[in-house]
Order: sequence, then structure tokens, then C-alpha cells
Amino acid sequence: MQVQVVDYRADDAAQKFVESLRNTGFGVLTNHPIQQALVDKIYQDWYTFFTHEEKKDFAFDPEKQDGYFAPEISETAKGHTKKDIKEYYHVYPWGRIPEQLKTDILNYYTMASDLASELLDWVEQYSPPEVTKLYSESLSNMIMDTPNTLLRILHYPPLKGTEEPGAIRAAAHEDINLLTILPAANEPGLQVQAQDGEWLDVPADFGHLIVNIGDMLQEASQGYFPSTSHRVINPTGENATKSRISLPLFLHPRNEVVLSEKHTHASYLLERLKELGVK
Ligand SMILES: O=C(O)CCC(=O)C(=O)O
Ligand SMILES: [Fe+2]
Repeated sequence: MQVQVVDYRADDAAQKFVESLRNTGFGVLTNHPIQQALVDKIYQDWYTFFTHEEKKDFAFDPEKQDGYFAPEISETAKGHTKKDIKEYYHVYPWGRIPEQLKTDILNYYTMASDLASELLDWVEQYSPPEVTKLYSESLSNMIMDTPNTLLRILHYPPLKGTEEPGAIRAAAHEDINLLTILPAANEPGLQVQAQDGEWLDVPADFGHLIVNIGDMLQEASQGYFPSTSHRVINPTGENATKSRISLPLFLHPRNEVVLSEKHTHASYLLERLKELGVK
């Protein structure tokens, strides 16, 4: 198992990329259209936001799920008992966003959503016919004009040494949504689990864009595309004193989109959020 690093501009990019998603649940792109300068600016500006008390004015709305999730209430991954060591902010274009951060983050949201739509077309193009026929509509159509796609800005604070034993930055989990895209974070730590159980570092050099399959695409493809377990491990040595910022965009279909015989988007999401303890 090897997560492939694929040049977005290569002639065989779509095929190579989808092959990697199929084999590992992950694919990594270089030379993609998202500007690194914008990503860096977002990392810096949101880091500043997380260091200020103002964040508490944006405490998340349990109904709508937009806003700031403090470390005390942040997720406990499915099947785990310890909370992740992280805080985060959920951006939706219709939701609350600190005024000074609005322009860049919405700009990023649009650019990343557009790229994601193209990547869903790649996935569809290289799905075998018996899998394509399972899709209730084209994959990129499922996210067209959706209000549900979520941009999460994550801050993993420096470790203090007082963390609960066994707690890590992000415990092993699978993503709930269709597809996730995230630029390489400013610090390492992201790992994916291979079929033999081994944990492998996801290639995350400066400028890489990481893409992974979520449970909803696994559900819609009846398992052809695997939603693989991943985690963010704790830094050691000097790196323990550093914050880590990351920026996953979770692509979610419109509420009424049919994923499978059992589930629409809305019914699936509700089930999973209850398991996470945030609903
Ligand atoms: O921070 C990262 O690199 C990954 C975060 C993640 O997997 C998640 O929030 O679902
Ligand atoms: Fe994840």
C-alpha cells in the first residue's frame, strides 16, 4: 500500500489519483490550483484568532454546528474514550465567521469546493460501470449548491505535559462525508492505516494537497472506495512546543441526496453526529 503523489497537470493524473484512492483511501496532488500563499495566510491569521479570547464569542451552535469548538467539548473519535487534543472552528458560508477572517476563508472555501467537484468527476470517470450505476446521481451533482460542505480550521495546541495519558491530537477515525481535501498542515503528524494495521505517514510536504475518501462515498460505492482510518499523532522533542494548524474541507451532499438503499445524506449524518457526541 502506497499513497501516490500525483502531478495534477500530468496526462494520466485522474487515473493515477483514483487508483490511489481505491487502494489506500488517500491520494496526494502536487501542482494543483490552490495557492499556497493563501493557505499560509489563513494558517497565520487563524492561529492568531485561536490565541485570543474573542474565539469564545463564537461558541458553536449545537443545532447548526457552525462556530468555535473548544478543547473541552471537542470530539471523541468513534470507539475511543479520550477527547482529542484540539480545538477547531466550523466555517459554512451561511454561518458565523469573524469579520477580519471572512474574505480569505470564503475565497478558499470556493476554490477548494470547485477543485473538489473536479476531483469527484475524476472519481466518477474511473469508477467501474457496476459501481457507477450505484450512484443515485453524478457525484459532482451531489454537492452542487449544497449548504452542507464544511470547512474546518483546526488548531492542535502545543503539548503541556498535562494531557490525559493516551490522548492524542486526533485519534484514529474515518471521515463521515463524501471526500475530504486538505492542504499539507504546517507541522507533520497525519498518518493512514494500511490493511495490515500498520500506520504510515501521509506524504505532506509543503504544497501537497491531501484527499481522502469518507464514509459517504464508501456507502455510495458499496465499499469499492474505502474510507480508511487516519489519525494525527503527538509531536515529540522540540516539536511538542509547536502548534499545528490544518484545514480540511469535508464535502457533504445536499440533504435529500440518496447515498444508498438505507440512507440519504441527512439520515446518515444524524446517525454519525450522535455517535460523536456533538448532536
Ligand atoms: O489535521 C489533520 O491533518 C487531519 C484532521 C482530520 O483527519 C479530521 O479533522 O477529520
Ligand atoms: Fe479526518
